[in-house]
Amino acid sequence: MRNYKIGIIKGDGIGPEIVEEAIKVLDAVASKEGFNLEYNEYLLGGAAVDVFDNPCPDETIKGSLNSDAVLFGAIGGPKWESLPKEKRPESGLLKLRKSLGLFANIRPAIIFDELVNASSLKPEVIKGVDLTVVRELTGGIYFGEPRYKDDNKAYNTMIYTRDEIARIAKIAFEEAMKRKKKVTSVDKANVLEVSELWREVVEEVAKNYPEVELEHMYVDNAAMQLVRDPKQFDVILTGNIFGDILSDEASMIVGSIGLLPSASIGGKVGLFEPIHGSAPDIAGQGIANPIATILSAAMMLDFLNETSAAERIRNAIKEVLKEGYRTKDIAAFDAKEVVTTSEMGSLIADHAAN
Ligand SMILES: NC(=O)C1=CN([C@@H]2O[C@H](COP(=O)(O)OP(=O)(O)OC[C@H]3O[C@@H](n4cnc5c(N)ncnc54)[C@H](O)[C@@H]3O)[C@@H](O)[C@H]2O)C=CC1
Ligand SMILES: CC(C)CC(=O)C(=O)O
Ligand SMILES: [Mg+2]
Repeated sequence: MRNYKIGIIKGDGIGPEIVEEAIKVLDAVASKEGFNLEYNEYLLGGAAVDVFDNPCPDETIKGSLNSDAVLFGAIGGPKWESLPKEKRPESGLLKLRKSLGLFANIRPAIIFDELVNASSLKPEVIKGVDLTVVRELTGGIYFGEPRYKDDNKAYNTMIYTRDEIARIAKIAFEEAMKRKKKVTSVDKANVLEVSELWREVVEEVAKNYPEVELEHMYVDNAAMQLVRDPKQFDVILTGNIFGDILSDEASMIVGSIGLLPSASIGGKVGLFEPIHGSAPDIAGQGIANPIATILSAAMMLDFLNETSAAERIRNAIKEVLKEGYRTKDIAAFDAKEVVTTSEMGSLIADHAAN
């Protein structure tokens, strides 16, 4: 029987609640499709600070590297906010991504027909949206040195090297080849030198993909165009901070941040995680939407070449939404019944097993 070692990182806040539901669904499809998943749990973020006084223990890095793939919830929360920078949960996540070499974060935003009324945008604007943000994940301003803060002055540095830009651009063009063959590279080249280099290198990489249409867009315009006419986009290629922001925006086109999954790739092992954070404001209430994490688990199965199991999960989600079940965040329209995090996970697992 096919056997996969899956690292599980639940994290903080709603992390444990949503990852539990994804495991439920993974177990349902694994037995149906005839493969075995062996789970090993590792700590990251606040949960790791509480036990090891370290937001990214070596054991988590080693364990992840020993896995075939890692499923991750989210980290962070007010409990750890006043710790020194290096002890904060967010530093732990950045360190894990860097240590695993995960330079590419793929964040698809695909509208479910059943949810066209759940978005605050008009149905005719969003029906059929199918875009993906390819975000550079281990460079840019989140990692650049020097960085500094005193009482009167603070700064960070946005750095990209030619090689870093070329490798993420290649991922975006490869993605576009599998899709609608259009790349929109988003930058701020009218102001930033780092964006000028970004454009030059993206143009060079584009020469290897003559079938793909390339356009450049400034990030402020991109933020506006995303809500004006999201269907104009296929692949959005961008840097770390712009991708972080634009993908949260894209989630609201689809209906909720609780719906957007992601795959962080580029190293030996992939990390699969919802795009949202640990949502401390709703943690422990049983109202978090687990679908982003369940879709991340489906992306994980795709990367493990268990594509039929991944499709089974996506179909199960569609069926459950078609039947009118909604978590609170997407309950505003068309809800037949508002369900808890755990009920939503069980409904999807039941459909996926049939
Ligand atoms: N990848 C990660 O682990 C990330 C961690 N964070 C951390 O998470 C903490 C909270 O950050 P926020 O800025 O509040 O962002 P957030 O994404 O956690 O929450 C933003 C808003 O969306 C809602 N939300 C998020 N996920 C949801 C879900 N699955 N279902 C329903 N509603 C959902 C929350 O309730 C909140 O109102 C911070 O410590 C932040 O640093 C933030 C983003 C990513
Ligand atoms: C919490 C940060 C480290 C990153 C973030 O917001 C994200 O990856 O979406
Ligand atoms: Mg973010």
